[in-house]
Amino acid sequence: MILTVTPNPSLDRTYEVPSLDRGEVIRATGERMDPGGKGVNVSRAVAAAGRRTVAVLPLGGAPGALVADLLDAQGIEVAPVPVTGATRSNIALAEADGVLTKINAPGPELSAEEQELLLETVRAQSRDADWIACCGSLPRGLAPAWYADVVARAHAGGARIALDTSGRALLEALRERPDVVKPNAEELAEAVGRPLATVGDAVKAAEELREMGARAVLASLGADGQLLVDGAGAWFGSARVDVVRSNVGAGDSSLAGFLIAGGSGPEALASAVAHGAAAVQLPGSVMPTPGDLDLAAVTVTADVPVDRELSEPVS
Ligand SMILES: Nc1ncnc2c1ncn2[C@@H]1O[C@H](COP(=O)(O)OP(=O)(O)O)[C@@H](O)[C@H]1O
Ligand SMILES: O=P(O)(O)OC[C@H]1O[C@](O)(COP(=O)(O)O)[C@@H](O)[C@@H]1O
Repeated sequence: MILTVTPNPSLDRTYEVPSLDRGEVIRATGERMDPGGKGVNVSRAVAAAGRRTVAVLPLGGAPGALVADLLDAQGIEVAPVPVTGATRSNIALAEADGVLTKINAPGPELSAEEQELLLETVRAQSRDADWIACCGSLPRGLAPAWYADVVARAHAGGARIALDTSGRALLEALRERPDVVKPNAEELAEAVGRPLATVGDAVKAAEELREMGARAVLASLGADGQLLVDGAGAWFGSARVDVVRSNVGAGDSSLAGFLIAGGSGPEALASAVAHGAAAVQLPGSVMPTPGDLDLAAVTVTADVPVDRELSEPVS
């Protein structure tokens, strides 16, 4: 079973607009609503693959009830933590030329009792979890070391931990040796405090994260593909994608693909790349089913193209 923990879930609202004109009334040409938050998306992708998953998340107010209904409609098993504050709504503005602008709200502040209940729910649900995926930003109220605590508890209980977060929450958790961390290029650059211009820069940064404690680093590099660096070496994976429809949740889909395929080594990397490539070809944050995957389009090599320049370098 793959347990996901999303301390700050969201109701994702996407508006399709012709273009963004600041200060004007913009009439949307389409809208959609998805249950969101990085761990929620991982659960949606794991469930889409026909595998068992449980999603732990605080839910509050009318948006929280809507997130619960949307997840129920998708057949996702949820272990909810009722909270007083309303679950946030995150807004994505999708322009006709493909540019996506996202506004991520801070979310509710969790009280001391709610924090305790969240930890207790994670503990109770961890019993039959092979993997625990801890994903996304931390809501106000949770200390930056919160994920570090969850990693330590999970390891004590025998589960493996995948962590997808950024900033201090990521750096603090590294000392507890998460089994895999999944930064994107910006998060990787921020973690090491250096710009990334080439795939080789990303390899060095991933190695540094391993020195800081991560056992493996699955770095997603947008259109350039993905990098896996672990104790056995480094691999680079990429896939051909003709038309990108939406990259929302592509990283979450990749992490799900990695875990579904065992959570280590080049075969899991190939699955991660296939899931990322399939996700960007689907609308909004729709997660791929096995029929959407094209493993034949994926290339994985230990001959990492270190000199290749990133198509979107991080300065
Ligand atoms: N423009 C794109 N073209 C092809 N594949 C993409 C594109 N954007 C993302 N992907 C795939 O999805 C994965 C995750 O995307 P990325 O943007 O790196 O993560 P995140 O969503 O966490 O920011 C990439 O590693 C890649 O496999
Ligand atoms: O917790 P954060 O970092 O604010 O991110 C939450 C957002 O990330 C998502 O999980 C999508 O992920 P990406 O933005 O990485 O594609 C949305 O569902 C959600 O709105």
